[in-house]
Amino acid sequence: MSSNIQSSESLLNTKPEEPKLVTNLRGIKNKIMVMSGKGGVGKSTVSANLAAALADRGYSVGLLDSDIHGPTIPKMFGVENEKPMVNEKGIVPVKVNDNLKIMSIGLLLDSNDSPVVWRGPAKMSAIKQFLEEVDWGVLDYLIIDLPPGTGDEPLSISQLIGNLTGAIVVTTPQDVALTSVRKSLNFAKIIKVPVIGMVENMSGIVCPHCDEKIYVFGSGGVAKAAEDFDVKVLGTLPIETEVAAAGDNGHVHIDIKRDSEWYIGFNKVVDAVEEFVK
Ligand SMILES: Nc1ncnc2c1ncn2[C@@H]1O[C@H](COP(=O)(O)OP(=O)(O)OP(=O)(O)O)[C@@H](O)[C@H]1O
Repeated sequence: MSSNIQSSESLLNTKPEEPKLVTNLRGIKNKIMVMSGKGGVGKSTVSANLAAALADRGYSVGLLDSDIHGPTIPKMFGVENEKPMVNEKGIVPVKVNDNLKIMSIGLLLDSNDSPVVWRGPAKMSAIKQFLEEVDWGVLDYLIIDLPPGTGDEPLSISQLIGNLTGAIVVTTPQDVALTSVRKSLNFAKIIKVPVIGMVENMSGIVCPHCDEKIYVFGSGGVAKAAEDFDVKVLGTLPIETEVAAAGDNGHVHIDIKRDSEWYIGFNKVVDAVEEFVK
């Protein structure tokens, strides 16, 4: 026990020559960004469930919602009305449970209805603050939920952090999503972040009456993109009404049936992430 405490403390010791951001993130073993080519494909749902599942498995996890204009993570965990405290070490992330803490611009706004009307430099400075001034402490995983696309935020985060463990790319199977996901995969290559794999979300729906699978958005395109870019498909997750309801009710992860196709598929994603970081 005492050796654990010692090693945690030594991880957090400040070295005078080190940039503040490097010192602040030094206690974090694995930094994983979750990206998507286009909005609405389930990137935040995957980020939130991944963070919660890793926390359930006993890891100490931080979840950074870096979507400045559309932060949804606080609502997904039902903590949208909590405000982060500030202590001598910095801004204290909001605790969801003993193993999971989150930070989001949504937690700092006066009201959930307030829009963030900021141009690039203000957004960048907020993101820098999340990395430099949030007291993340010692973590096994920091999951970073990026805004969709390949713009300023993903670029700044990858450049600021520098040593990201890897990226997960979420997509739905229709052509419009796949066109932009190929851009995300190329983006990861350019910024030299290893792609842990792709998650195919909303991949068909099981008819509740006859159990037949209906491929609402088509099928086969994600496997093809994975083959073209030589990356793995970590999981293929169906449309599941419980998943949408759990996010809306602030009970992400908790309210999803353990024997559902979505949950079983998602566990394979979590297994693959654990395996990758090993
Ligand atoms: N497999 C699924 N089955 C049913 N609903 C889903 C599934 N995945 C995500 N959703 C729902 O779809 C909506 C969009 O998901 P989410 O917010 O995670 O997307 P996103 O890619 O993060 O969007 P954006 O980046 O534009 O904010 C949410 O209401 C979410 O609950």
